[in-house]
Amino acid sequence: MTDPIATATDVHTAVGEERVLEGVDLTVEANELLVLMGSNGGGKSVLLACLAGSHTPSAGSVDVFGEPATTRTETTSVLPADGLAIEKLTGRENVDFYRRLHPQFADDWRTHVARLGLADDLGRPVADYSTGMVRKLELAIAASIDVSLYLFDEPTASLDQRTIPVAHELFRAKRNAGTALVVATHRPINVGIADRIAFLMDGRIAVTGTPEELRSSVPPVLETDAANASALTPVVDGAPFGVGGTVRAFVPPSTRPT
Ligand SMILES: Nc1ncnc2c1ncn2[C@@H]1O[C@H](COP(=O)(O)OP(=O)(O)OP(=O)(O)O)[C@@H](O)[C@H]1O
Repeated sequence: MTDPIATATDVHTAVGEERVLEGVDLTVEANELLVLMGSNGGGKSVLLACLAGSHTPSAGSVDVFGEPATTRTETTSVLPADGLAIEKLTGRENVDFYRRLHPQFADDWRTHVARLGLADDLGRPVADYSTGMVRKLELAIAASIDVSLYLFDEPTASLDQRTIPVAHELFRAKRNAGTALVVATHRPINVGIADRIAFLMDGRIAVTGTPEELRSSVPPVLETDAANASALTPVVDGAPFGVGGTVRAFVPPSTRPT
């Protein structure tokens, strides 16, 4: 087995006074698309920043190819949740800006732009783009940097249903070419493409596994109306919960509804 591309070991971080990560352990392998999930404000972006080497943990270590991430930033391409595209520039000028900035910027940016359906808009100022168009441009730019580790924060935000499969194809192509991708997302549509999912909870990685492993570890949900709530026994993982006029509960797999 080859060494992981990135390893986070017992990572603690504080943003201002607030403790965010409190002992994160995570590895990212080559040929892997790792989907990172967790609640709002849980620290996914902070963890991506640690992997990118732009945020230094207060304790623990983050290594990329066996060296501190802060010294290996040339091996990483980051797509932040927002703020990559420069509004005053046209799409094409944005591409040129990032091409000058990154020595590893590859010529396949044209392919990414075309596949994402943005080729005809490159001459327009980004200030005139829709939110989804900005995201397409940012994704094309981040994907054009030829590196071993891609860190994408909600890369499909605002993308329409026709474009999301294009983005997924792009991720798969990167993964199949031997790179690693970490995709932070809330969107269930992105979960299906994961090789592995990691859940960040209470400052730690609470669980990791393939989508199949995680699906089979979650007990089924049974739903009934309030009058029949007593049928929801035995209940696992806490009490039944009300949703509108119905009551739902996690139940043992043996009572899985047909
Ligand atoms: N620049 C900043 N200044 C102050 N606090 C910050 C900053 N960046 C992040 N934080 C805090 O760090 C915590 C983790 O934020 P982070 O953006 O990593 O969460 P997230 O899991 O990516 O959330 P979301 O799902 O909403 O995108 C939050 O409580 C947030 O308030």
